Parts: sequence; structure tokens; C-alpha cells
Amino acid sequence: MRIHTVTFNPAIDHTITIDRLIPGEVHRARAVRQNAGGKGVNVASCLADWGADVAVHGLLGSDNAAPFDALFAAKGITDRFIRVAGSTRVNLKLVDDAGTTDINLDGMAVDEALVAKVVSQLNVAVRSGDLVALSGSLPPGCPYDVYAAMVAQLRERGCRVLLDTSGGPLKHALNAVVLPHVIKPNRSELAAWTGQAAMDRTGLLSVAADLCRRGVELVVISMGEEGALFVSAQGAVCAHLALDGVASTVGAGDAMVAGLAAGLADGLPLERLARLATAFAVGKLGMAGPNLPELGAVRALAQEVSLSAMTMA
Ligand SMILES: Nc1ncnc2c1ncn2[C@@H]1O[C@H](COP(=O)(O)OP(=O)(O)OP(=O)(O)O)[C@@H](O)[C@H]1O
Ligand SMILES: O=P(O)(O)OC[C@@]1(O)O[C@H](CO)[C@@H](O)[C@@H]1O
Repeated sequence: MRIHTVTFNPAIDHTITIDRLIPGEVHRARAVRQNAGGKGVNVASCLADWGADVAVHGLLGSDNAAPFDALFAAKGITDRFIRVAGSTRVNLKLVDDAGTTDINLDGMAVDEALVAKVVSQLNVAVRSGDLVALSGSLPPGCPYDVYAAMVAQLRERGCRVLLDTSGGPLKHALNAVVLPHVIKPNRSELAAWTGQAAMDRTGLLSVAADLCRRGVELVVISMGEEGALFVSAQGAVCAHLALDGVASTVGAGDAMVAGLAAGLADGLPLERLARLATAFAVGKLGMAGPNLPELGAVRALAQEVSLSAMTMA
């Protein structure tokens, strides 16, 4: 069984650490780093640290592909990205004591024929029983309903599909007849899908329960430092683990998706899945880039996660 990740809009994350972000002021950088990123790349990077067999798919600019080539080679990730003339976007992450401010660019414009090529290559590469994570925003030129179409095609091929996206692409995927097995929106992405500015836990739980009734097997709603809700036909739990010394919150949600994929690959029941996915996310928080600490540390974190059962309406 192989895990595939798809990233149509990868990014090089340029992280600048400053003392305190004050709009309109000149800031002096305390530290600067760059890493290959984009949601599906981060998912694959964490899964490779866990020892999973993982392949990455999508579109990558050939002018600045070096950090991606280095990451894939260093971690033994199978590289199925199609190289395209041009540059992958560079996203800015401004880190100060209050947290991280993300400035994400649109990404390289692509044409529909290239998107179709990624989809058909993936359809040939997957085997029944494989897991596929579809992650992130879509670049200009990419049809908003591409994830919805891919979910149907991949399920037809016997794959299990995890979706982590937002806005229009999430809307298309959740309004489709054939739904993903797993979704992992954060709370504001799910609230936006329902047309609300914000939602409390009761509201989130009720939307998740509706999605489960419609056929999504597992809805995971991440809530930053408040942890995450895991909702399936088996029940609902809130999982949380506090961490001192957060190095970077960038990609915590992707690490959580990686933990979900790893747990699903092992057939874990809901509570153990919630523990493992939370341990991946919190383990990543202590690392600068999209990386996990050593496996023993992740397993130890999983034991420390506190779980509380939630009642569904
Ligand atoms: N400050 C924090 N303290 C403890 N846990 C955290 C913190 N930030 C994130 N997490 C953990 O990581 C998970 C994912 O974080 P978050 O909800 O920020 O995801 P996200 O919005 O998808 O992030 P990204 O898009 O950067 O990957 C949370 O559900 C929680 O378990
Ligand atoms: O613009 P998108 O695709 O929604 O998010 C892109 C991004 O913020 O997601 C990752 C963190 O989750 C980063 O590596 C990357 O910069």
C-alpha cells in the first residue's frame, strides 16, 4: 500500500522571524529560512519521516525546483511532480511571539491540459487500497472542481481519499455526489463553507455529523491550540495536547493529515487515530520545517494526548 499526495499549488516557504510584527514599521529579521512546502509536500515529508512509502504528484516550476529535489532525495519520496516552465510561488511566513502571519501568493498560472495530465498520471499510478491526500489551494487556471472530479475517479479505483482544502474547491468537493473518505478543514474553513464567519464547537459538531450522514467517513476539524475534533460513525472526540516551545505552526495541519493517513493505513479505530494525528501535529510544532521528531517521541506524544468524548445531536 502506498500513500500519494497531490499538490497543484506547491510553495517555497520563506520564513522570517522578527521580534514583533507592527504594521507599517521597519523590522529587522532575527532569522530567515526557506523550505520546500505546499500542503501535499508537507504531508509527504512527515509521512516519509514516519517510514511510509509515499509518492508526490502535482505541478512544480522548473526554475526553482532545487529545494524540492533535495527534499525528495533526502527522504526517499517518489517524485511524480510534472515540471512546468516558470517558478513555484514563494510564500512568506512572518513569525513573532504572537504567532505566524502567512502571506500566500496565488501561484503560477497553469492550463487545464497540464492539470489533466497530473490527474491521468495519478490514475495510472494508484492501486486499489492506496491512500491519496489532495491538499491545498489551486493555482490560477486550475478548475475549481478538479478535486471533486478526482475524488470520484480515485474512489472508483478503490483508493481512500483525504481532502484538505478551502474555499471554492472545498465547496465543489462537499457539494458533489461522491464525497471524500476524510476531510480535514480547520474551523474557519468549515465555517466559511457553511457561510458563517465563525462557529462554536456545537455548530462544528453538528456540521461534521451531517457530513458523516452524507457519507464522509471521518471529519477532522483542526482548531489550532485548542486541538481538533474527530467525528465519524463511531462517535466524536476532541483531542488536545499542549506544547511549550512551538518552533513553527506552519504545516501543523499537514502533519495532522499525515498522521491521519498513517493511522488509516494501519486501520486504527477513532480514538487511536485521534491520538496519532494529534501527536504528528504537535510533534511537528517543535520542528522548524515540515518534519517530525524521531518516531519514539511521536509515539510518546500520542500517549499524552487528552481525549474527551463529545455527544452528537
Ligand atoms: N499552538 C498550538 N498548541 C498545541 N497544538 C497546536 C497548536 N497549533 C496547532 N496545534 C495542533 O495542530 C493541529 C493543526 O493546527 P491548525 O488547526 O492550525 O491547522 P491548519 O490551520 O490546517 O494549519 P496549516 O494550514 O498551517 O497546516 C491542531 O488541531 C492541534 O492539534
Ligand atoms: O495557499 P495554500 O495552498 O492554501 O497553503 C499554502 C501553505 O500555506 O500551506 C502550507 C502549510 O499548510 C505551507 O507550506 C504553504 O505555504
